[in-house]
Amino acid sequence: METVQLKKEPPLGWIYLNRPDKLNAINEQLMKDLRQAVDELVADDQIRVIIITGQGKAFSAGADISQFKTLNGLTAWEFAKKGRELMDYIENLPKPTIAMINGYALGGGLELAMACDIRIAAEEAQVGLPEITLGIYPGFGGTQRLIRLIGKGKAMEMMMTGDRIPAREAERLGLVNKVVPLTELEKETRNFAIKLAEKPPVALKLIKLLVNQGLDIPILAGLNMESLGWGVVFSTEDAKEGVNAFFEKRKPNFKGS
Ligand SMILES: CCCCC/C=C/C(=O)SCCNC(=O)CCNC(=O)[C@H](O)C(C)(C)COP(=O)(O)OP(=O)(O)OC[C@H]1O[C@@H](n2cnc3c(N)ncnc32)[C@H](O)[C@@H]1OP(=O)(O)O
Repeated sequence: METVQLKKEPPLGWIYLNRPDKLNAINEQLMKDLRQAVDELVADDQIRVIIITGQGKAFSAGADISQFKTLNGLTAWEFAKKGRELMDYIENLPKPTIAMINGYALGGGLELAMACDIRIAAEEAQVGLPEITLGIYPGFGGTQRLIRLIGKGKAMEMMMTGDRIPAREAERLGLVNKVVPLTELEKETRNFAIKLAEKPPVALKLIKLLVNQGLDIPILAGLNMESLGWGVVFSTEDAKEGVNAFFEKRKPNFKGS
């Protein structure tokens, strides 16, 4: 893959956006490569958690602005839709995802991070949706995901001003889960990812489905889905293992069945 690197370190799968000289700006090729990398990790049963990060000083500085010059209304719509559908796809992957924000996460870059389940950022990182400064607005799902993550007031402020905010402020707002010094970022992310990888995969998959879909449906429908899903999760071997391990006073060994 031209613009993305893949590293398998079972149970973890790492995806590196790899256009460091362009701060990992997201062009058509990167979208294609990212989808391919994600699919490869999803298909690999040994991989339980997917981590997305950037090479160089940025996670990603957003959609590739140089592509904008050649877009017209129709092709811009197609590009935005393609990007947005990729983010939707990532959000709904059956495995947990972590965005390891090593530097700038701006525009489409922050939209990608928001499509992940967990965001861990370096203290030195900055995040924002600066599209407004280009005369546009977020188009990879950011208008919808940001309000759900941090609420309407602050989301409006971030989108309307386009201001970048430091990682600590993002943590305070609930936009990132954890902030650590850059030197500790990889270690802390790996530890967090391992913690998730030790959890039962079917239960994790159902939590993702319930939370992601639950935000968009009436509460009673969400509660009914939760009860139905509970029947599924309860019938897994991992649920038996979890209960047995509790009574046997040992650490459970979840297999994903
Ligand atoms: C069509 C549908 C899209 C819908 C949704 C998404 C929209 C977007 O994401 S729009 C893009 C939003 N992002 C931005 O506006 C950020 C743009 N970048 C910057 O403001 C700065 O690069 C910076 C503050 C992030 C970093 O500044 P600095 O450290 O001074 O680094 P440089 O500006 O010199 O950048 C190095 C190199 O990278 C190129 N570059 C940076 N960002 C982008 C980008 N988003 N697209 C394309 N290229 C980018 C920059 O032009 C430099 O290239 P060279 O000049 O060739 O070295």
